[in-house]
Amino acid sequence: MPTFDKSHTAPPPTGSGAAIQAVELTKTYGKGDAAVRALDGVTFSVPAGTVFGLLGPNGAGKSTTTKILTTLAAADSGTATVAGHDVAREGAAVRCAIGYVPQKPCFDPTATGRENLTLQGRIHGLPAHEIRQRSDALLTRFGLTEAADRVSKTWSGGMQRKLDVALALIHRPQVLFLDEPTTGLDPEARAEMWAEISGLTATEGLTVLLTTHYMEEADNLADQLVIVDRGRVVASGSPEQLKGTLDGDTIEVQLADPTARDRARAAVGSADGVRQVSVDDATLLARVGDGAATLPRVLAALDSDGIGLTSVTVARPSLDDVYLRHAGRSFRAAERAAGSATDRPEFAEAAR
Ligand SMILES: Nc1ncnc2c1ncn2[C@@H]1O[C@H](COP(=O)(O)OP(=O)(O)OP(=O)(O)O)[C@@H](O)[C@H]1O
Repeated sequence: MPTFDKSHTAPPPTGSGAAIQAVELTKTYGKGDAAVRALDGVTFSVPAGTVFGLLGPNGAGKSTTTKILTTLAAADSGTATVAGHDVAREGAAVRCAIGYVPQKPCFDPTATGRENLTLQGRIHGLPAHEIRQRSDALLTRFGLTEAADRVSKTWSGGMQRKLDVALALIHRPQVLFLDEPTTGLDPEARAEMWAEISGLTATEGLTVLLTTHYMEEADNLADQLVIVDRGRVVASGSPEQLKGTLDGDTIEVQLADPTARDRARAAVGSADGVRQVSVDDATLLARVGDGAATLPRVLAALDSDGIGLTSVTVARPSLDDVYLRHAGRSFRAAERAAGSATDRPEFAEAAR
């Protein structure tokens, strides 16, 4: 467990406007046959005052990257600075300048919200009057004032997540790390959390690094993002830039019978105008140039092979399509591969 400096004033950044810089980070867990290459040369730069997304399927290396940047783990090679401080050589200064919200809750469930904030303020060495002021401000900021004096284990999941974020902000950090901030939240609480996160850069002047495996979360919140796959950055830019690199449309077909997926992939792949096909269970995604023009040919190809479908939609490119293009498999398939350890080739490059 890292220790915090007793001084609560974070040293000023010395960098050139980048709040975080990671250069060629590598990390392998375990040895020999059991070795897992978690990071394989991760490089990115986060402009100060922005929300930056680290997007990737489970097991891509997001948490490992966050742990290195928050000094909870050491990289095998590569360098990184946070708020102008080298994570390997200036760990105490980094920890003073950051707030970190890990995936799992980090508050004491038997203490009230206010007691949790007080404890956290003391850990950071803040004077009592400042802890009171800052706690009140954060409780108000996150709409937690009414519940403040109830033990936090009685709070809803959304309120507990907000408490986690408030705890990470007590010492006014410059950079906030949020590891999968909305995992496990219901849609309403997730939407609330999104609103809170997007307000943080404006009201607290923070830089936020957010890891997520939710495409729509990265799309909604991140000013810039990197897509990470198998420990490597496969694409970077703003969500709009990334989607803009994909011309054309996506045709999504729900197959009536998932066992027909291989025949469906072959049939659609041979249709004129289809560039790339992936199938995940009963969902077939076809990247095409002009959706409206290609749709009849896709339907005809499926029909001529006697393959039934339950629905079909044409959509503009999403981050899912960006991932498919750069990682060569659909995001959902990558998540399943991470869960099953078996890496199945889920896509076929189709003849144009
Ligand atoms: N302590 C560890 N020991 C061995 N392997 C590990 C350890 N921590 C992570 N890994 C492996 O390293 C790879 C990257 O894991 P990491 O947790 O960084 O990914 P992630 O993108 O954050 O995924 P998730 O969202 O599921 O946490 C995975 O294959 C994971 O199983």
